[in-house]
Amino acid sequence: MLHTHRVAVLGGGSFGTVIANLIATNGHPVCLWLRNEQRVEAINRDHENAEYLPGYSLDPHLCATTSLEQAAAGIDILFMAVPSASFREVARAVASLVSPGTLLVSLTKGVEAPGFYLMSEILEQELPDNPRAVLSGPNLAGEIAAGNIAGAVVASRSEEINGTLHDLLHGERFLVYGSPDMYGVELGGALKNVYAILAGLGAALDFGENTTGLLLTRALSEMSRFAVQCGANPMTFLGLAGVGDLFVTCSSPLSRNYRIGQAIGRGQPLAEVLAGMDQVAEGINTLELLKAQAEVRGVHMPLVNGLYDILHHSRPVSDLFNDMMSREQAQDVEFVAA
Ligand SMILES: NC(=O)C1=CN([C@@H]2O[C@H](COP(=O)(O)OP(=O)(O)OC[C@H]3O[C@@H](n4cnc5c(N)ncnc54)[C@H](OP(=O)(O)O)[C@@H]3O)[C@@H](O)[C@H]2O)C=CC1
Ligand SMILES: O=C(CO)COP(=O)(O)O
Repeated sequence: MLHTHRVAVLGGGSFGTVIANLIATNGHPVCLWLRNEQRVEAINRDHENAEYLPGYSLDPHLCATTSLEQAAAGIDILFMAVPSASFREVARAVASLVSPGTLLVSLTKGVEAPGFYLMSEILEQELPDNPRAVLSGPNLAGEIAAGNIAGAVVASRSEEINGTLHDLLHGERFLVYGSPDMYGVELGGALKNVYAILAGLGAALDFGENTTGLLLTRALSEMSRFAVQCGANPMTFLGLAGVGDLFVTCSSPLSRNYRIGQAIGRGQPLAEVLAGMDQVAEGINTLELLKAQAEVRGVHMPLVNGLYDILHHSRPVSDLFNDMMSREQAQDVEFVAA
């Protein structure tokens, strides 16, 4: 028999909406919190979030509100789907409205600037008494909305929490796997955005398949090396939140980060590309923070440094490969080597 949860999703952009709708379709009442009154009215009237997912029908179990109090009332699971730049502000606003037993789940794939905090760490700081989890993986919102089969990984320190989230989200077209490595899963989702920009750039410049394969594999090594230094399990990067998400975002024009790379590769200035974006692309911000954090931690990240120089110092793309084989990185798969 279905155990019914009461759920709120904070952030009514493309991913918040699609995850809220998956849960509603599974029979759980879901409240989607947005800050735009007209959009809330339109969602409740038309069962469609026309700005972010036009043509995608929303289940009647899903209602929208601009009231955080109403969204949080009586819930046992809360999903956070606002961009990382707004994450702490929203977490702080909801902190006094949820009970200590409410499970908090981050869907956000980004990093907070001062401190290099991941979203689960912000949740720990702002709502220390609540259990936490994250969801990540190759999950382009538009494809899930189109009904294509997708898989995600939920990660927390408790098998019971992972099981609860599996039962809440799993369906015929959305497969849910579990992991105990919350930090690694979350880091994988945030870091791959940076390499998606690089892949988009390579696509625009017609790098060719060999070069693309090289870049993707070295990107995996580089992000895993960094994550291992931060305490993540290297094996996590062979899973959905690592290889899975890296592959998808590094090969699809549906990825906003990939599209930024493509535009830059076609010669558009970064400032102009960013000014034209109407949805969040976390990778540009993450690139800067990652470069600084890698320097602090002494992790060799030639692709991150190379991309940063291309974007911010107008270095030619051909320079990207200059520093790739220096020091101990001449070994393949060095991040799991004993
Ligand atoms: N889209 C995707 O395919 C996937 C996205 N993600 C991650 O999910 C997170 C959210 O992305 P996504 O849904 O795509 O982003 P979108 O750009 O589609 O939407 C962002 C949403 O957040 C809202 N928002 C922004 N700031 C605030 C704030 N201060 N208070 C309240 N609401 C706010 C926006 O509101 P408004 O409309 O009023 O501006 C909008 O509804 C990102 O970290 C992204 O990396 C993860 C997996 C897949
Ligand atoms: O994380 C994503 C797919 O898994 C979405 O990527 P973008 O934010 O680049 O669109």
